[in-house]
Amino acid sequence: MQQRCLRYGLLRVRSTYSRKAGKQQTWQPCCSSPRLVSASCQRFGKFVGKSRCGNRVLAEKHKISINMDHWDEEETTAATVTATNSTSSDGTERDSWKGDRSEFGRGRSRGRGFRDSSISDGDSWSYNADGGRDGFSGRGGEADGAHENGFRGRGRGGRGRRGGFRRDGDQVGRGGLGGGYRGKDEEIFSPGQDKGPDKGEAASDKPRVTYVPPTVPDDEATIFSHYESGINFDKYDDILVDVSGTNPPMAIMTFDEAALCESLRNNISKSGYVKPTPVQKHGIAIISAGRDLMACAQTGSGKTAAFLLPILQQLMVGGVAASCFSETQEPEAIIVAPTRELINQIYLEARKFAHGTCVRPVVVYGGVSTGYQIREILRGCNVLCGTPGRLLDMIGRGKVGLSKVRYLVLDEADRMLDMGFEPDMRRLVGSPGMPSKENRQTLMFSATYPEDIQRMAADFLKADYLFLAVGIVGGACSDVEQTFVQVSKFSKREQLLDILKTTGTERTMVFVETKRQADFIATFLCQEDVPTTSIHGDREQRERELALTQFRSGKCPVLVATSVAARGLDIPDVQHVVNFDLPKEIDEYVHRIGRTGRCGNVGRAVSFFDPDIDGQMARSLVTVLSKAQQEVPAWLEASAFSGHGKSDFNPSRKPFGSTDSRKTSSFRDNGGPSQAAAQPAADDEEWE
Ligand SMILES: Nc1ncnc2c1ncn2[C@@H]1O[C@H](COP(=O)(O)OP(=O)(O)OP(=O)(O)O)[C@@H](O)[C@H]1O
Repeated sequence: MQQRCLRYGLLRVRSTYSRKAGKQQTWQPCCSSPRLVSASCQRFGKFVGKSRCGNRVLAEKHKISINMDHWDEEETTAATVTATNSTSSDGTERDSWKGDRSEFGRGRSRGRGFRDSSISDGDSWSYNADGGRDGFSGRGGEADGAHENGFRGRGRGGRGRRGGFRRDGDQVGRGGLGGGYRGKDEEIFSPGQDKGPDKGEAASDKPRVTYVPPTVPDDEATIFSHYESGINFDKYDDILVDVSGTNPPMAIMTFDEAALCESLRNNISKSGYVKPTPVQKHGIAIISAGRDLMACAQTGSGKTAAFLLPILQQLMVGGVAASCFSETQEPEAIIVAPTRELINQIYLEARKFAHGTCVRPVVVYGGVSTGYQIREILRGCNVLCGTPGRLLDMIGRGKVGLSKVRYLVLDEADRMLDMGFEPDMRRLVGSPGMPSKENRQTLMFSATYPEDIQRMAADFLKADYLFLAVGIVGGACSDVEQTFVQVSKFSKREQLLDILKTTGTERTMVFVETKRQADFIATFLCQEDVPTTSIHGDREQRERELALTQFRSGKCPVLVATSVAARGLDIPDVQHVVNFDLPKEIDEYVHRIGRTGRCGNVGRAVSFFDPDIDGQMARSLVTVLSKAQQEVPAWLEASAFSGHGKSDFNPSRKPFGSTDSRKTSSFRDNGGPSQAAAQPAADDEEWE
């Protein structure tokens, strides 16, 4: 069928619905129009695209509406398209494209909507060897997940094409390889459609998220599957621990001393836990004593069990009512974490430790059908794990009441209180029914605590909270061997390939700065026959979960990730982390390399250091390396103490001080808890 678009001329709509590839449509101009337009539509009419000349097709601006009522019934059908009015501005578009900066220069964006249905595994974003050959179908439509929860006005449009990034003329992006470099300013939705429980999810014109995650098996082998602690597990006992605050309780030395109920003891032993880690020894005692806690311990040292075990124990001692159906559930504990995968992991840990008890944990996070999650909540909920947006949405819908909340846990607390999530956290504690901080226990855990965040955290905690520091606050895990390679941005890919050739099938996480870079590198590696998958905030939730599954199983031993995977993820046998792009914040670096070397196992991290770009990180990196007693390359030290690095090195932030910020003069001078602005997230990632 054909329709006329006032801006682009005659468009021909081609329906490419396929059961495997999903419901897709592309719009192309008739014949030889130079303004090739492709757009994609994901089920309910939201679509974007990008023309060859860089102009976007924007559903709202062009008021293109489509009627796809019959898509569910027919394999191929012509949709009704009407195109009226054209108001988009070339100037704006071009300006935003000029803003793109990358080693690859400006390239073409990819279109999920142009997904090639010949991609056989049903997951066109799986960059395994086959996927790589097929190229990566791009993205154009909204990712359901990103759209529903966490989409912050960043669009994705354009074309995907079989073959990924070909290097010939037309497909080469300006200034380098093509491959779908997407403009940072490629917003397609207005700020009013930003995420948020009260705006994002409720917006009626957004595609409904229908994804329901696969049921997690509930046999004991699956529930209690775990990896072995490593040779350095016993070294945890040597780490210095500092508990500050008044009257801290004595730490427990063994799980027996925690006087846990029998079910919990059984579950601990089935999980392979023999003795508690330091954060567990102190954390369990402090939480059981009813104290608020801000705990800092290195990555992979068991913080999750440190809060879950005492909470579950106290709930059972307190005779928590077994969950039963109710239109509004009143959980006793709420746990929040910044990313979907992390909160799901915490939920699975809660489910493991609560196995065989009457305590029912439930998880809610974006990118998954809200209806499905509501049904899960209504079946009963004692411990509710959630990402902030979805959690607030459930509260706003009246499905979750807060009056019985006894425990509020912020995992990755420094992230939860930085500028990205702080408003949500304030909204959560200010929600109707939420007990005041005096009437609940608030628990915060992280491996990093910048001082300004500590100050802000105090707003959420009782005045006599305890600060637990295991080792160096903000320090890197000492079981990770850190190496730095000086590179120029143009040699990074070859260096990466060399590294991956030596690591073979060992599991490796490659961190990059942007989502488009993640796509690009994943595609590049697949083309080089390295089975690779990727995870970032632009991928649909099902794709994110599939990527993790394939990485965990070893089907794709290389995972290219943005910061969305930097925190908390506990994936067995990750032997290597590669920082293809160094992050802008030192804390982010510490979390990233902490994906390896967990639970007493050793790991390796290799970071590419581009002096032109990463100079500002040099001092912080030298500090991290020194505190972890690792060799500091002479060139890095030289860079740190040359002109570079001044801007980022902010002694007042004291990211490495192994102290409670209440002890520092700046805290006292400010009169205690403050509203000091926290650092924003250092990336353009959609976290939730
Ligand atoms: N006492 C223990 N004995 C054996 N294994 C443990 C013990 N405590 C935790 N683990 C295991 O160690 C791994 C890391 O734990 P966890 O994910 O809680 O670390 P974390 O400190 O939260 O890390 P991160 O800072 O990266 O979030 C998990 O696989 C967990 O099951």
